[in-house]
Amino acid sequence: METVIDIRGLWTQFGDVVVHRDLDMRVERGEIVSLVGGSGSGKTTLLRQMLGLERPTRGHVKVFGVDVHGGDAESQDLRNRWGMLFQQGALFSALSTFENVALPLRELRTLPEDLIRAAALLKLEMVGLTPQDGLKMPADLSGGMIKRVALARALVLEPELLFLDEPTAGLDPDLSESFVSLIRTLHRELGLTVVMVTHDLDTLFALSTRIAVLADKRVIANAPPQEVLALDHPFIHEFFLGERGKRAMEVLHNKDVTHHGE
Ligand SMILES: Nc1ncnc2c1ncn2[C@@H]1O[C@H](COP(=O)(O)OP(=O)(O)OP(=O)(O)O)[C@@H](O)[C@H]1O
Repeated sequence: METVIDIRGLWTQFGDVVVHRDLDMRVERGEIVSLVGGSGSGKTTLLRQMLGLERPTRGHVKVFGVDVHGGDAESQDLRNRWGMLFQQGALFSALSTFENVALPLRELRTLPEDLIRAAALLKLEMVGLTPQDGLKMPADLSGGMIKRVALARALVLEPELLFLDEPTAGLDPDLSESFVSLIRTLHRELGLTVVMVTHDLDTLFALSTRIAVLADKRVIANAPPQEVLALDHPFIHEFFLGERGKRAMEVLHNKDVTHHGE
């Protein structure tokens, strides 16, 4: 197995507050890892540290074997090897859908216009949008379409690694389900490794090959869903086995039944 993300001995401290205490976490190629944890447990901070946007107090974060905080050309190049889908989409409102998707390609400053056009249109198609959708402005898009455009943009540099922050937040159940199935298809077809933060149990169980649990300031488990559910820890009880967890558990169970039947 190839380790894509390797976090070791990571500490994060804001003043007197310790958020991560000697945290270790690894992500292997091809996995879909969901990071879960209570409010304020440091999920967003950890995701930002993986992206090199925030520096831990101590410890290292390596992606594809390169220190993301190295500050050298190699750690800069990493940014072209991953894509990030931000929670609100983070589209540029003054740019058309097509130009939003094309932007990372333009920023490379090396590609001819016809290649940029072809690549951006292909990515729009990949997420189920038409060239006509490409002419629309972000303000004219539905919530589901914004997510798709943001996903097309995250994939335009053909990354091996995709980060998702609350990918289905704000979508109604139908849209959420179709977005989940799009992510699943792309994961399979593009051979992506995916790391996501989500509170949504349906999304979590529909996609995760592993669940990483952030509790007690560390990653206390990083294992397939069934294994994580079997752990005896107050956070896991509260998060998965409370009222809201029951429906999602049924989804997981049904998924298992389907798999066995295949
Ligand atoms: N720049 C900062 N300065 C001071 N404290 C911070 C900073 N960033 C985060 N924190 C604190 O670190 C802790 C972890 O925050 P973080 O946003 O990573 O948690 P989270 O698990 O993503 O929470 P939520 O699920 O509520 O979004 C919180 O207590 C937060 O107040």
